[in-house]
Amino acid sequence: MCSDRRVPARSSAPASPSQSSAEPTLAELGEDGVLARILARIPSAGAGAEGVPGAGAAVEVGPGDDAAVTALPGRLVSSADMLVEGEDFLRGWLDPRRLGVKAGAQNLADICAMGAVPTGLLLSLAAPGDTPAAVLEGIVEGLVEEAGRAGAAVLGGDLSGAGQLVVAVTSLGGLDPRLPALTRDAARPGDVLWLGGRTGWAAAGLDLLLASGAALPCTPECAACCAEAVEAQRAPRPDYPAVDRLREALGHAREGAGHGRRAALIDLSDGLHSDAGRIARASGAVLDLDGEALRALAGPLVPVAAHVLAVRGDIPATDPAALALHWVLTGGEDHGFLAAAPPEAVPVGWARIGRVLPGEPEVRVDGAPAVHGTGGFRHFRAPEDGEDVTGAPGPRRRDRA
Ligand SMILES: Nc1ncnc2c1ncn2[C@@H]1O[C@H](COP(=O)(O)OP(=O)(O)OP(=O)(O)O)[C@@H](O)[C@H]1O
Ligand SMILES: Cc1ncc(C[n+]2csc(CCOP(=O)(O)O)c2C)c(N)n1
Ligand SMILES: [Mg+2]
Repeated sequence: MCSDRRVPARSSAPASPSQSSAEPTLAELGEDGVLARILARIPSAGAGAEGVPGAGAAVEVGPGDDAAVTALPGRLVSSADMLVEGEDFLRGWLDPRRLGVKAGAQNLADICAMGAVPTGLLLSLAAPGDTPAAVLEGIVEGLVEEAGRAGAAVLGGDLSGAGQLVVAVTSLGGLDPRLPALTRDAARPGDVLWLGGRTGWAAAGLDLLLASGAALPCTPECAACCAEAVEAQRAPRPDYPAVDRLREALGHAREGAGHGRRAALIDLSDGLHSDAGRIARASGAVLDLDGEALRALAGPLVPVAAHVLAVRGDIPATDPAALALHWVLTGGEDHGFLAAAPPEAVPVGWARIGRVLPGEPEVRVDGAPAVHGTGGFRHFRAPEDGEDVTGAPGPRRRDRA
């Protein structure tokens, strides 16, 4: 197994042991008892929370009443995204705080990917009655932490029972009245493709987690990268301020400047190739990725790929560099940002990864259809579809613990 202690064995028990008297279950506490523990972890809980540290300055009425009241900067931007046990994480990997961070990240990134400012999150939780209350408390703490990183507050939510753990988040944000939303249909031939944040790391972490039942220690070359990849899968930390830097490059950030250049923007949740395809189709253009730039992004993941392949006993059948590139092209869940912007806009800290060309909508690498897998993650895929959950080369390894 990878030497990172944060990589749990696939077959291990839930991170929090249930049925210990020190850790009451949801059934033992009842809905009101659970809710009280949850609200105790949300800084904006209770009316009149304005100014509470971490609560977001715009919250007038936080969780605890029938609904929250928040001052909205500009137009309302709203989205929803959920994490379902067995589909988005396995029980054996469960780390409640990190799961809360992940739920926050995937929702906050969607708001930022419209060019908006995240303001609030609503958290709906469903779980079996024998779940330790500490699991839900940890999820709330992680969500509050990640919301705070993006300048948003947790505004409320809902509780219910279910056969498996479900973390469903609704996200709200505000869009400056003077600014255009950064939609997927705004790419034009001649634009440059930029990556804000990163991609491929969470997919590498997913493959490590799926392979971690096998006992094989990390080498000194891969230990730090493996730990980082697993952390990226369990608790991704999108670079939210990257979108502010894109706005600056577009000339939107100058005071009173409402009519800067257009740009298309998407957060990478399902995979670079798949999400680039969404911009291509919405904009009616070709997105041509630069192979050299992709290989540069894959470089730091090659030692992780070598480790995964060694754990799977797959060396030398698969080239580690090919697997690393495959993660970069098809791996989701890092919530990096892909932008298509006019060449005059050069966003600070973004990586140039391709260009937009005229033609029938499609994604290419160096002018040709991608070779190392064109997939991305899709829910509802039947097991007999053959590809594993990451679309990576190798046997299908979807396990439901
Ligand atoms: N059950 C649903 N009812 C209504 N609209 C939906 C539903 N599911 C998805 N959508 C809408 O379809 C669009 C695509 O949804 P999807 O979840 O793929 O979002 P995404 O941004 O592409 O991916 P991600 O949320 O992983 O970043 C979004 O506008 C979403 O609001
Ligand atoms: C057990 C397990 N299997 C597969 C994955 C990979 N995965 C799940 S959802 C998703 C894309 C975003 O989903 P959505 O479009 O719903 O936001 C990806 C890449 C995982 N994390 N855990
Ligand atoms: Mg999205």
